[in-house]
Amino acid sequence: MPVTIAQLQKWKHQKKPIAALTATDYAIGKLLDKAGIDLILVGDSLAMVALGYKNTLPVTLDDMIRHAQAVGRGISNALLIVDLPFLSYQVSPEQAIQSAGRIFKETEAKGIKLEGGYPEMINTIHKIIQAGMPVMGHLGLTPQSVHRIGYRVQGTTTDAADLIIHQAKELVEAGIFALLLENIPAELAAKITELVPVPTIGIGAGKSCDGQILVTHDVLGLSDWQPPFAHKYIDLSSVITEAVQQYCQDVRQI
Ligand SMILES: Nc1nc(=O)c2c([nH]1)NC[C@@H]1CN(c3ccc(C(=O)N[C@@H](CCC(=O)O)C(=O)O)cc3)CN21
Ligand SMILES: CC(C)C(=O)C(=O)O
Ligand SMILES: [Mg+2]
Repeated sequence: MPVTIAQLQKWKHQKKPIAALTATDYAIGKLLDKAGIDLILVGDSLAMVALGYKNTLPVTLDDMIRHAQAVGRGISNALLIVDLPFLSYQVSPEQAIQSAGRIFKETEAKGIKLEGGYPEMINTIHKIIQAGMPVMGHLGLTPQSVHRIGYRVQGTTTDAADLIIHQAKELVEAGIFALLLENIPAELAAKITELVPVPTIGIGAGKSCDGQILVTHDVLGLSDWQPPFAHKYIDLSSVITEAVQQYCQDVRQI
């Protein structure tokens, strides 16, 4: 049975941790799905790990749709969620509904994710949900704001922590089905996880979240660099380099 949004909700209450990873293409999506991952995010981090950009800002809605379609073709069990990229939803609620709608019309996505919890974004998210599209919130480190906030840990002062808690409540009011918490203190993530009725998915946010997500290229050792919170489970860069060197040697020996 494919994972559903309703199931995520149930797992929070049963305290069954949700295992999530990002995917960028058909091959990776298929492997993650077969390995038993619960949720696959086509994250805008693909700008960096798949397209080689310096940050997530350059990736377009067309890029996201192309990659989401490819991932969708490879999965049969995991819940597919897609990031809305920078400037495809910040301009106006109308723009956001159009962009979100394209994701649902053109891919197999079951939900989308948007960064931010400031008043205008709460209003936008409310409208997208009213239009029938499930939204995952994203608070803490929001990489589309890199030029304003960098990649630092967020919510470290009392005021900053209180603002994130306030925004989490507002997002829940707006109707989000889950909340991603990125690079915030573990205690703050634990508090939010207790406070909100929807599942929290953490990345660099401690062990108390209802689920965990990492960028798959970091987990597999395929990225140029990775955040301090990402655990490399295998160094595929070395594995691939050795295999290709072996191949080169074989070809040149003939
Ligand atoms: N490969 C990859 N993995 C990711 O997890 C990821 C991306 N790319 N791209 C989009 C965002 C950017 N992310 C990042 C990037 C850097 C840090 C990092 O180095 N944080 C340091 C402080 C850095 C600073 O002060 O500038 C930290 O201690 O949290 C954290 C998250 C998470 N996301
Ligand atoms: C939080 C993460 C996993 C994300 O948004 C991304 O990969 O783009
Ligand atoms: Mg993202």
